[in-house]
Amino acid sequence: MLQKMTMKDLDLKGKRVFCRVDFNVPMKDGAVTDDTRIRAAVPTIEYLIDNGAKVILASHLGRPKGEVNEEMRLAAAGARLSELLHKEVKSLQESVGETVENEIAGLHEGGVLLLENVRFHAGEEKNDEELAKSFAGLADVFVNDAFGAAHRAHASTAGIAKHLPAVSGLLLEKELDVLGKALSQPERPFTAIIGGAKVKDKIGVIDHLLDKVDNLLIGGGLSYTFLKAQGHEIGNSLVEEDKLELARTFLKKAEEKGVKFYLPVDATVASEFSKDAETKHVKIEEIPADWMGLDIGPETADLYRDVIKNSKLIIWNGPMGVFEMEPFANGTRSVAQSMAETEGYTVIGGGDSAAAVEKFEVADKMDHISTGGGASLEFMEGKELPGVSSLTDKK
Ligand SMILES: Nc1ncnc2c1ncn2[C@@H]1O[C@H](COP(=O)(O)OP(=O)(O)O)[C@@H](O)[C@H]1O
Ligand SMILES: O=C(OP(=O)(O)O)[C@H](O)COP(=O)(O)O
Repeated sequence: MLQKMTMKDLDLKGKRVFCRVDFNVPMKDGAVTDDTRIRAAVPTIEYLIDNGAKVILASHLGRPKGEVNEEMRLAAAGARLSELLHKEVKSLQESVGETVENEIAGLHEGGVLLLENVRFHAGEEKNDEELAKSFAGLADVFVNDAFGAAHRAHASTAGIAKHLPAVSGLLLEKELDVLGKALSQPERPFTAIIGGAKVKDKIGVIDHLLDKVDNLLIGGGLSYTFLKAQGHEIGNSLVEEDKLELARTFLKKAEEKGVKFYLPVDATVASEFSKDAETKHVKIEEIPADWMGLDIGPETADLYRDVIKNSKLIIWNGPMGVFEMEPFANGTRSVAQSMAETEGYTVIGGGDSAAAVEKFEVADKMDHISTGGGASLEFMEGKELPGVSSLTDKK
C-alpha cells in the first residue's frame, strides 16, 4: 500500500492543480507516433476534470538540455490529448511566467492547460529551487502522475512537492501497486526474464531479483557475459569483461538461494552485426570463434516457454535478441507469445520489452505494461523513487 496521499484524499473543487504527467512520447515529423503514455494519463486528467479542478498539465519531452528546441514542443501531445478527452486542451509556449499566470487566471473549473516542455529550463533537471517554487506558485495542489519520470529528482517531479500538498495520480498509484505487490507478495513460482544489451545496467536488478524469484531467465546480449564466466567460447558476442567476476558471484548467489538460473542453451549466431549477415543456429558450446550470438535459439525459446507457462507471476525486462532486425527477432517473439499464453500474471517492465509486445501484437494479452522503463528498473532494484518519496505522507 502506498503510504502517500492520493488525489482522493483532497477536495479538488475550484483548486488549481499542477499535474505532472509523462508525455515523453515518440515523435516523427512533428506527430506523435505512439500515444500510450498520453492514454495512460487520461483517467487522472478525467478525474481532475470531473472533480472541478483547474488542470495545469506539465511534462518533459526528450532531452533538450535546458534550451528551447522547436522539435521538442508539447503542442502535438496536447492535440492528441484533446482528441482523447473530446475537450479543448490549450498548449502554451512557456511553463512559467506572466503569460502562463494569465492563462491560469482565466482557467475555469474542469478546464485543461498544457504547459510547454519543462526541460526548456535548465533548472528542471538540476532540481533548481527557484524553478520549483515558480511551478508551485502556479497552483494550490501538486499531483504527480509521471511514473516514467519518477526516478528523476527534477524541479517538476520532486522539487515542487516541497511547496504544495503533493499527492499521487491514478497511474502512479497503479504502477506502484502492481510492481510493489509483485515484488513484496509474489505468487509463486515467480519468474523474472532479463535481457537487453548491458550487464552493467541490469546488475542492481539481477542482484535484487535473486532475493525474490524462483526462476531467472537470462537472454539478450547480457547472457554472453554469464556464458563466458562459465567458461564458454562466445566468439565475437557482446561481453563486459570487467563484469565476469560479478557474473560468477550472481551464479553462486543463485545456487545458494535455490534460484534456478537459466542461460541460453542454443543461439542464432551471425557473421556480423547486420540484418543481411550470414546466420546459423548452434548449440551454446559451439559458437564459432569469429561469429556473434544475436538471439536465443529455438531450444532455449522452448525451455523458457515451459518455465513461463508454469509460473504464476512473470516479470519481463529486456529483449532476448536484436529484435529490431528480423533474423534475430524470433527469440523475443517467442517469449512475447509465451507471455501471452501463460495463465500467470504478466508484467512488462517498460522500455524495449514494451515495444516488443506491441510489435508482436500481444500487448493486450499482458496484465500490466509499465509506462516507465528506467523507473520500473529502479523500482525493481529496490531503489527509492524521488517522484514518490517526495509526496506528502498519508496521515
Ligand atoms: N545478443 C545481443 N547482442 C547485441 N545486442 C543485443 C543482443 N540482444 C539484444 N540486444 C539489444 O539490446 C537492446 C536493448 O538493451 P537494453 O537497453 O539493455 O534493454 P531495455 O531497453 O529493455 O532495458 C536492443 O536494442 C537489442 O537490439
Ligand atoms: O522515457 C523515459 O524513460 P524510459 O525510456 O526509461 O522509460 C522517461 O520519460 C524519462 O526520460 P529521461 O530518461 O530523459 O529522464
